Amino acid sequence: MAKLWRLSAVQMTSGPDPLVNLEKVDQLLAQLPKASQHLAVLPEGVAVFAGPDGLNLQLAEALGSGPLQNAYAALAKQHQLHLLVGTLPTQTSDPSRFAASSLLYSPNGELLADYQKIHLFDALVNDSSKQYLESATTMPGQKLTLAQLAQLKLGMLICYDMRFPGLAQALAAQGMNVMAVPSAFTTVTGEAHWHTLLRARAIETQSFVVAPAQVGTHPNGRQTYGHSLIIDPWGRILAEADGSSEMVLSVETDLDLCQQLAEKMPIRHHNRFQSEFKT
Ligand SMILES: O=C(O)CNC(=O)[C@H](CS)NC(=O)CCC(=O)C(=O)O
Repeated sequence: MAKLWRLSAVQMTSGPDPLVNLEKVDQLLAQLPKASQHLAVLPEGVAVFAGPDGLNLQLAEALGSGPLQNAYAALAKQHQLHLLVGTLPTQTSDPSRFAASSLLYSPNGELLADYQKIHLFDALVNDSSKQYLESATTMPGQKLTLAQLAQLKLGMLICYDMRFPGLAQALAAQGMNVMAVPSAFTTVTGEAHWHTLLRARAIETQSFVVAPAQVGTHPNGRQTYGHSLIIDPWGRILAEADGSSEMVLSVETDLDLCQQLAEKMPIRHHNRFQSEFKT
């Protein structure tokens, strides 16, 4: 039986002003076709990005309430879709660090699921930022999140998490058929790894991948790769954005393709590392 869902990705050049970012998201969501079952995913850092040190912490809200969360919940309702807010800063038990939270809203504006980025990007990259030290300001999450929306089982990852296939495998073992990977990849690492990593995650988990990205040059000079992607569980790229513009991607999908592929090649059942070789 067909399980039709529209999957959309929003590519943005977010900046430090949350109201400017919100206004852009509203305009980009307005470009999407209407559909009764529709998931739209916003990139990492969509709400606040490339600001001065401390801005995310200053704007961090208690999970479940606050002006930013209310505004994104209202956008989900206004545009009548399931909306995954790539990340938005939320408060943690440590007053000096925020959590990078992905928040899933229903078309009624209810908060259905939250996920805090587990793997933090502490890396040397040969670009203008030179060193990334996300762990200095961000507290890592501790729990996996698989949200269920009727037949859509949404595994939530964020950006750098995509480099850790164990996370995607654990979500696949719980029945995932769509993986969201909101991102803000660097241009240097994006050119080298972005398509390959995301196609591999789709193929090995037999899931659709929706990966919206930050793009272009941000107010602080940081450069992000763009090339937002929607990929099917056979690894085919269904839609790809460019490396320079704010834009939306949207495709109608049949989630039953995951099941059809799994019947022909049941890799989740063949996987001996879940049981026999578990340490
Ligand atoms: O800092 C913010 O405001 C939002 N967060 C990010 O942009 C994060 C941490 S710096 N970016 C990544 O994880 C890029 C990963 C990457 O590029 C790779 O894995 O190669």
